[in-house]
Amino acid sequence: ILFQVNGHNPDSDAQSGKSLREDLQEFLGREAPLHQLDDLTKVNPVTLETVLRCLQARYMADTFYTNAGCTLVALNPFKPIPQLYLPELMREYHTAPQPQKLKPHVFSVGEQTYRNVKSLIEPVNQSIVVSGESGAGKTWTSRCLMKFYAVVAASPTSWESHKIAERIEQRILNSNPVMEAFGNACTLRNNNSSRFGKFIQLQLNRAQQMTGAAVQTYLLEKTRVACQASSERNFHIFYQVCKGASEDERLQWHLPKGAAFSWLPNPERNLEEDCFEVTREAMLHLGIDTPTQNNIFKVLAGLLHLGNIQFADSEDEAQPCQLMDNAKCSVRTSALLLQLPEDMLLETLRIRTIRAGRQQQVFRKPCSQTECDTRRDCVAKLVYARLFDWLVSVINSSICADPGSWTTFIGLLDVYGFESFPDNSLEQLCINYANEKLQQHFVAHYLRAQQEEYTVEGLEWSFVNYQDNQACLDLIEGSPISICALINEECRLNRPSSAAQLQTRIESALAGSLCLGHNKLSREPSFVVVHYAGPVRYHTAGLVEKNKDPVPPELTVLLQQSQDPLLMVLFPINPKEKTQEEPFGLSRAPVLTVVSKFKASLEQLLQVLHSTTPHYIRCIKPNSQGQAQTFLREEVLSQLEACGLVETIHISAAGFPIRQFLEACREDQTLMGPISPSPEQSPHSEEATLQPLLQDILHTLPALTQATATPGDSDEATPAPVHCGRTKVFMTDSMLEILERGRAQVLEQCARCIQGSWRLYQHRKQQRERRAAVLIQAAIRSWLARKHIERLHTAATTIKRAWQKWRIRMAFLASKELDGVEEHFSQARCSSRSSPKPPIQTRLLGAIIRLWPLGLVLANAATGIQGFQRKLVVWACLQLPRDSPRSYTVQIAQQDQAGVTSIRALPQGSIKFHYRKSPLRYADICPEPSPYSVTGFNQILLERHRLIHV
Ligand SMILES: Nc1ncnc2c1ncn2[C@@H]1O[C@H](COP(=O)(O)OP(=O)(O)OP(=O)(O)O)[C@@H](O)[C@H]1O
Repeated sequence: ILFQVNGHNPDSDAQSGKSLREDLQEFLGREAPLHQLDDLTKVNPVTLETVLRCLQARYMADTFYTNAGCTLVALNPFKPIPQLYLPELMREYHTAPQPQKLKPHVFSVGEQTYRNVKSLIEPVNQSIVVSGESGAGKTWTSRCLMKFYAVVAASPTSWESHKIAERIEQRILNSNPVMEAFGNACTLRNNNSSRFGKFIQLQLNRAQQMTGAAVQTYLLEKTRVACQASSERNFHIFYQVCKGASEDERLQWHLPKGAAFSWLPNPERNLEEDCFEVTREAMLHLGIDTPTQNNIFKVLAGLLHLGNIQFADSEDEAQPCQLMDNAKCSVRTSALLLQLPEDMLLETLRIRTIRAGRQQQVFRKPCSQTECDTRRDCVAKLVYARLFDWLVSVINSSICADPGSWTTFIGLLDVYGFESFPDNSLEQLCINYANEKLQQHFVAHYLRAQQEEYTVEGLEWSFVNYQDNQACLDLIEGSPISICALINEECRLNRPSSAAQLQTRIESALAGSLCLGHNKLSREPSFVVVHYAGPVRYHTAGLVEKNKDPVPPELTVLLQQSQDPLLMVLFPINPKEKTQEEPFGLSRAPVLTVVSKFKASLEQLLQVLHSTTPHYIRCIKPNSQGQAQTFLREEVLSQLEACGLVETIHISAAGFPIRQFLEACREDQTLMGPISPSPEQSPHSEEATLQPLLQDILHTLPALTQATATPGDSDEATPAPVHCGRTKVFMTDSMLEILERGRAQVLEQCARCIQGSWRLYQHRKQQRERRAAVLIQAAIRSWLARKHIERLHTAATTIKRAWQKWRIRMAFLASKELDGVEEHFSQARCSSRSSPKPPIQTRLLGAIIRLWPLGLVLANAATGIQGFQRKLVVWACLQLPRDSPRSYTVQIAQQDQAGVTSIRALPQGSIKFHYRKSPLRYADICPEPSPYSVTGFNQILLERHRLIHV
């Protein structure tokens, strides 16, 4: 083409082709690393185009998360990527020393937030704002974060507390399917679109364990119950009940297979969200038992039948509208299921009661067909909204921790994204108003506040332009005149006003606002608001009516008549209760309109957000068809513009997201160096002294500061990572990281030192104790040994003494007794002559001495007489007296050892006989007293030790 256009010759053509290829390669070569840029602040230069290219390159490389300074950009992959959300990966991010150094991920934001709860940087409570347009992945991201916290914030302390924490976490996770079933619906933009906003407060105790949660919901799109845009669906739960009910349940709830319900459009579309069992299971875990569940589903079936009640237009205004064919059956079934009196239901839907005059007289006026339809829809919306609120309160009572058991929280905000349809009404106005508020919070937190603070603190700063949406917010909510104020005023005045009148009123009252536009091409009355994300045209028709959200009191009275246990709870008969359901104009209290209630809850939410450190996740939808691997640049570009991402990147790249008061900074960093001012230093000189001291710290960490510098950047180009302002120290994330790391190192060293000293002290103490114990043990042992020896010695001495005494005594006795025997014997010899019969002992001794040898010879003869005869011989020889056998005993040897073995005197008195050796040898020898003599009872008179055959 080049050749044809320029008319070059082939040679130059070849050359230019080569250079073009080189250029292309160079271009592509530059393009290639784009997908490796984890942080959009590194894109050079930061423009919408380069940011878009980087995101596209990453999306095509299946990299869906990218940092944009303080924000995480999450591209919706529109395809399941299970490996990206594994529990192992969660733990990896949780245990990483620096999770921000890992690949950008929703877990890294989750972990950073979790760590901030423990850190010293105020405020301690954290919040994560997940924003993006419908279908961008907000709900998915919030679900991921909840799962992440369920894994990492589990209690590791004890098995019991771990079980409790697990149960709470499971309940928190179970709240998702229930809330999604009742609050999500299939829309044109998203099959699982959240039709309500939610703020989940994950409550943590001192040990950073999740002890409970609380859910706050915002602006449920209750009109969807009775009115669905074409190609959209009602809330998932209706389809779940109709498709998932068992045969029995179908019978009970009057839901025959294939039954058509006008409030159930597109039932043929099967979505993965239509899983009745999952919802039931989750409800059960949340403490909603099966009978209550059945009650809920019965009421929902009643609402579906209510939707089938169609009214025909009445020709006579004085007569109530007639019912269309089949509608009678629907009235009966609906009344049956809702346990309402059928007549009362029909009458309430068709006849309006008006109270007028001082007496509050009641007039009954038949309604037109449209009014009947509105009243029917109103019943359904009223029941569904209260049912939803009741479910949220049940969920909260099931997951909410005792106020004393938690100290900090992490808030997850998942609100509906910015909406702009061809036909926008009050719902879109509220949704976009909420998005404007959140955008302002973001701008205020990251853009405006930062820059203003730099000026106040005297930092040199080249300002980054950002889109401030204050003008738009003034237009919507400003005081005294704004769109909300005007709509509310219309409600308060309760005057009949047309859509065109409202448009004129808005346009004339707010003509000065730059953010108010007018679509001149539109025939319908409308006004245009130029939001930060783009202009949106709102129709004024029905705006005031929707804002009033009127509930005719007779409808509430009707529902209070229900005998259904659930409806009795939802609509208690409480005469004191005066809510916004009162007709407008009757109450003197300030009018509670939809907008005013929404504004109040939004302000409350923003107050909570302001008291926390916010973290932002911007979800981006790569295409509106929900297709994987499709990146539509225009669509993404408009989203990038809408969220002011480029400005965020600019400020994040150049700014100092971390700021600490000088005092706190000094306290924090004292550990790292001698930066405490001398006592005489004045507080005004703090700034001057802290600056060089901070530089000192930086010099002590050269390696780390080098690590923060981008390769190739010159010293001039890289801003100093730390600045000392008038009252605060400003630093980059990386600088804080360096300082924190340095502090961690110092703390670690200190901890080691303390541990070492403590161990040494413990060791020494143990040694001392051991030595003391050994000493005490030795002393006790020696004392015991001494005692023992003393006892033994005493015992031995006693024994010795006793023995000696005994021996002496024995010797004395022996000598005395022998002397006594001899004496006795000589006396006995003398007296034998005089007395006719001597005593037995004298006789015995005499016999022994005389016949001793013969007796023994006979008694010991191996042959000859045996047994009794031998005894007789012995007795005869020894002249033993047979009449007193008790005085002695004779033992005779056994058969083979013939002979007398011993003759023993029985205890009679003192008889003593001495022997030394064989009695045979010494039989003729007169026994002498001997020290070895034996005395006492059972004394041996004669004993043989050995058998000696004679
Ligand atoms: N990280 C992801 N991985 C896989 N699929 C995803 C991911 N994020 C989103 N999706 C897909 O995109 C769909 C829409 O996401 P989600 O419902 O979270 O959007 P949303 O921003 O909450 O929309 P709405 O504001 O309408 O509620 C999901 O149903 C899911 O199929």
